Amino acid sequence: MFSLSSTVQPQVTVPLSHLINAFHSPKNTPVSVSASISQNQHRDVVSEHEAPSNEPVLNLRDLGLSELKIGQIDQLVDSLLPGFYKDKNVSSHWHTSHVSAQSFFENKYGCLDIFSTLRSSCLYRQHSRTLKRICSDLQYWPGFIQSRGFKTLKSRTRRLQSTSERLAETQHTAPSFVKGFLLRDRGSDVESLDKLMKTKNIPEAHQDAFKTGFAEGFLKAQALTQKTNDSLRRTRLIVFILLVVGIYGLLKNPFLSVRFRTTTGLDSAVDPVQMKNVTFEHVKGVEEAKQELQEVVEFLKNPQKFTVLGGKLPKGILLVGPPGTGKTLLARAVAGEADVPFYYASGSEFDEMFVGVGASRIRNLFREAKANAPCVIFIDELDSVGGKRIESPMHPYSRQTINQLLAEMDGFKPNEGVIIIGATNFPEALDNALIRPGRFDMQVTVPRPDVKGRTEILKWYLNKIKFDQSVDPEIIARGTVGFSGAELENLVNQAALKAAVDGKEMVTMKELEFSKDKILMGPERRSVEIDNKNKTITAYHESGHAIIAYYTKDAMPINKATIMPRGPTLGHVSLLPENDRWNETRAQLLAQMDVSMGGRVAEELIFGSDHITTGYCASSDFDNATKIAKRMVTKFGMSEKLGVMTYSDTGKLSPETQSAIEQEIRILLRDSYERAKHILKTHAKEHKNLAEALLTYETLDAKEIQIVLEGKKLEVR
Ligand SMILES: Nc1ncnc2c1ncn2[C@@H]1O[C@H](COP(=O)(O)OP(=O)(O)OP(=O)(O)O)[C@@H](O)[C@H]1O
Ligand SMILES: [Zn+2]
Repeated sequence: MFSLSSTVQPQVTVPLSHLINAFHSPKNTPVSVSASISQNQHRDVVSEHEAPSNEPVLNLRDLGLSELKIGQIDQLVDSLLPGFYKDKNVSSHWHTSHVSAQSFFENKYGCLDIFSTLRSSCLYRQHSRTLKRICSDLQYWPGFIQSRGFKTLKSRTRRLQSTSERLAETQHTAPSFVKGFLLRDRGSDVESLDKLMKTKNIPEAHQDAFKTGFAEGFLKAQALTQKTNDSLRRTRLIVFILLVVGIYGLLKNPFLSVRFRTTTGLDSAVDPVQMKNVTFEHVKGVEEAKQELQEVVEFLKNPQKFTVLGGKLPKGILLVGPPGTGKTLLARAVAGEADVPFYYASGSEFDEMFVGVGASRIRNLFREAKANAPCVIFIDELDSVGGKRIESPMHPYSRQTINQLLAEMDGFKPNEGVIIIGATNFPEALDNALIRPGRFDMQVTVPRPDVKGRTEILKWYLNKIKFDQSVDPEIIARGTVGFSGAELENLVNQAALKAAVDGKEMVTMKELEFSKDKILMGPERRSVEIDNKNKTITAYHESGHAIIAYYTKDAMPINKATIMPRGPTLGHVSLLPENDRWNETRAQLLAQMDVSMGGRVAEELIFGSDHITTGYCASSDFDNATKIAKRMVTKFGMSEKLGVMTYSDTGKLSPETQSAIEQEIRILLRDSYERAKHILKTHAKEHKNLAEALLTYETLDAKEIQIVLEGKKLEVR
């Protein structure tokens, strides 16, 4: 396709010599039609050769048109001036009145007017009839009028005016030579160059240099104009594309629009999410919380039922619990069960450094929610917006944000159908005004799941992956005391990844145990080279723990023993409580101390007191035993000598009491040490067998440990 910009381009790329040539011979250069045209001279464009005029001439090459063949010239003219060859007559005065070819091109393409160039070129003079017709017909060309849109005489006057202003401006700012070339057509420019040379009385010898400089200036100016036009067009295109993409994104992507709108500050707004796909079925192991929230669901489903008797439902419900226990999930489930919109906001989102932004976000959130009642507003991390902060430099406007929240909560009637659910890990950090009746007046605790809850959660997430039938979720649940729902979900996920990495088809207990240990103790350190001596010490140390656990009545059952380094330890023995222990007896605490002592005692018995080690396990064993003993004496009143009394701040006690406490702790530890020694001496053979089995197999599970301790032979794995 022909495009004007490509016709103008050659003006910049015209070899300098050509241009100079053109200037050098303004009066008498014979017309030369470029080769390609002269060879294809079948059109009247070429045959209508006229005598050269006195004006300076440029040939087709000078115009950058030398590469064009006759057909292309036709095409050029045809696309530029559709219907030109048909000699069409345009009769409407609308077409004749307002459009000039020059302004059309300049405005439409932002570049120099080719027509004036044509007029001044040799082409024009050689084929003046045709080109004159083109140039004059242009003024009446209907297509151009359409593309310019509707024009009034007034706007034209303004255009003309602004063009002349622009010219005047250029005249002021551009150097005189450039001005001449930019503002006038070429013929007159050359004339003025002649005049200039005459008036300035430039000597013959300097005329060439003068003309060269003149031509160079011209070319530079043209290149500059072209470049500016190009970059302007490019910038416009980029801005346009960005605008279109932006508008499209905002229209199509609700997430994008929420993010965008919630982060733009004052006029932010929030979009709800429909939570149909999350129900109470998805939240496991928090039965009490679910029961309490059930009535909120009922209310959202059928508000009239509750208001008939004049009762008021809580406006705000505070979900309190450690991270990852499913507070967000519960709130989503409430909205999902009731099938109402769910507005999510995080407290930290409102925490703004700028005045009024946090408050304005809260205002927008509530306005949107009220317009869509019944609905659920969930504010996660409520403590970061509703905390008892005094205004600090870090949170200068927090007070304002809390006040806005309080005002909004007071601002709607209890039975309006908007339920606000807040979640926090630190209820004690909340501003008192927030937790008084009428605001977040109902608290629901979402605790870490117990062993039953953990089993349910594990089963729920195991059902989403492929697992072997031998997997017993309860065993994993027993070994994951204190894990939250999110951590259990992560455990199952890690096991699935491990199985995939090992090329297994299903997840087995091995992978689950592996990921449990990884979460509890850090990753295995298979690459660590441990020498045989250290391996042997670790094997005896760990089997020491295991032997005590096995032969002590009140100790927890053994789950596993391993000498695989993991995290900071070189090995470990894990014990599983049959149930979550809410209470522990004195005997159970003493048994725990004995098991802790077992490791060090074993080292001492086997390698002698000069060879006991400083391993992480050994020091943490003592720590553990000492802590238990201390708690027994100072907290649980389990010391006969000190009686049933708690000693919270031992630093403030009298020296006598302090030394009495120390004495008691020491006695407990010494007795524990002796008991462990006794057991290990009694079961020296079993101890040795177990240590050797560990050296051979690295890890032994509960059954395997039992087989070894019963003196049976382990099947080769
Ligand atoms: N009781 C549960 N039952 C099923 N899945 C759970 C449970 N608890 C947590 N999860 C899983 O853990 C993810 C994170 O939990 P969620 O975000 O609800 O915890 P949270 O208590 O809101 O945590 P935070 O206080 O850190 O915001 C949930 O999306 C869900 O996949
Ligand atoms: Zn140990």
